[in-house]
Amino acid sequence: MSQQVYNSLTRQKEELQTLEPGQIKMYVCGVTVYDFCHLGHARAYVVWDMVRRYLQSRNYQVRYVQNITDIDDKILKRAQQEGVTMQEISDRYIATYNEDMARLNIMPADEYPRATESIEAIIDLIKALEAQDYAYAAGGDVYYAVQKFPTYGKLSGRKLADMQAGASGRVAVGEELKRYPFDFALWKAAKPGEPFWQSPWGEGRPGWHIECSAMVRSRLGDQIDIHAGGADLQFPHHENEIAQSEGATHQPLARYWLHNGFVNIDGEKMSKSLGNFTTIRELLKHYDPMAIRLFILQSHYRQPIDFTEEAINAATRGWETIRDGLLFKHDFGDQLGWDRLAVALDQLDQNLLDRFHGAMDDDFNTSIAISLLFELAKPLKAEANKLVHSGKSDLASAVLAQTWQTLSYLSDVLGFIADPEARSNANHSNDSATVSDDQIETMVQQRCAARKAKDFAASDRLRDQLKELGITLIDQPDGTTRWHR
Ligand SMILES: Nc1ncnc2c1ncn2[C@@H]1O[C@H](COP(=O)(O)OP(=O)(O)OP(=O)(O)O)[C@@H](O)[C@H]1O
Ligand SMILES: [Zn+2]
Repeated sequence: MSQQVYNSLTRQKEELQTLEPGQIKMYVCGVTVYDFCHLGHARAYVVWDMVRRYLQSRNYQVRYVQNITDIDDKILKRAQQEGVTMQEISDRYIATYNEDMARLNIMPADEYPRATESIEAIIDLIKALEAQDYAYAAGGDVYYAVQKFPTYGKLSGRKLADMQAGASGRVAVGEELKRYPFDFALWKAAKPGEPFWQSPWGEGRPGWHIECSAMVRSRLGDQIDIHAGGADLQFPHHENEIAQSEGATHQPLARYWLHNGFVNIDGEKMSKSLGNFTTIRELLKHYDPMAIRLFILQSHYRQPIDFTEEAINAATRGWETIRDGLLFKHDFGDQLGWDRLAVALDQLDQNLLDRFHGAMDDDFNTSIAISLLFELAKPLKAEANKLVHSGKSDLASAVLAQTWQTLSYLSDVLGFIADPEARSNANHSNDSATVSDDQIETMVQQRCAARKAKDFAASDRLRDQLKELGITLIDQPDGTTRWHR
């Protein structure tokens, strides 16, 4: 089967056909950086990391861009409360975001453009919209005139007429600068004491939706393959992105719009605003990061997940089974004479590999994919017991070897890593000594990316964080970095 993806735009599964053969341009809406990330954020980024890894495993070259919203009322409010600059707040929470995501083994994006670094692209796009009458300036603000965009509502299925009827009397009240109640701000005039940028409409700052349209365009081009984010972004954020980008370019912004379901608590979305959230770092004090990853990927990405302690405990037990399977070579390799055994695609159990591909090609069905990991890990666990107790296994070494190779390959595609040290310290999983080599490698890569992007503040911060973890970095003349504990 070819790769099928559920496209929110057409409300059906479609065959993935990329703009350029073998290449995927993928944009994911990133976090607004004013607080620690919670399990809902973890879900979003684990899911898109899984999609990226799987497509890469199928030989697509994926270019993955994820923005950072570092201009926002909530960041501003937090900065004012603490008496610091907006940048101090965003830098702090970008750093904590990077740490949390590295622990969950989420690959760093190819680029993390920030709103504050994209002002020129944003202004250019607003100018293009204004020139084509999609936007109008009013008292230092600039608004998008949604009635000018005939297909407004095509992603969310909302029609302006229905929205207006639904809003009844309330639509008359609102910002009187707008010509129409559902017009939205592209640019906001500066209020006293707020940070601002110069623009053709005076001093001000960009609205939220325009930043993504501008960053997609400046980093990936007028058209991309996959645009992704949480289901809450479908309206208004992604609807508005479509209106902005397609108004300016007259081309479809993205071929496929993918949305992840929520992590819920008692049936309600986990969210900062509702205050019903558990931060990733709090969870990591009690649970293995890979158990959290498993908890997330056990469900299909579009289904809701209910967060309960029992469910995460069950995922922890599940992870222990997979982890022990992955560590089978580490534990018994010497005994079985496996010193030269590696993971090679052509040596895997082809039947299992086919079933894995079948599940993942069908809109990334990780529930089935993970059931296959258990199918492989369970016999390894049973044989491990026999090896420990009687020194012998019932299965031939070659069969065990193939089971282990297949499990290792499939787990790697889904982003699971097993660390023997983390296992022995399982009860102290937030102890810095248990940070795995892979997690350190991810942070080192993030630092290299920051240096390349000349983001020295970020690169210094990562160096400091690594230092705190007892890691020494050695920058090489050729631009690479080596590290040791
Ligand atoms: N409970 C959740 N389940 C799944 N995804 C979520 C959840 N909460 C937020 N997300 C996703 O995380 C990404 C980043 O969200 P953003 O920084 O805008 O969070 P937010 O909306 O400010 O958070 P909150 O909803 O907690 O106030 C978005 O794609 C969003 O859809
Ligand atoms: Zn966005």
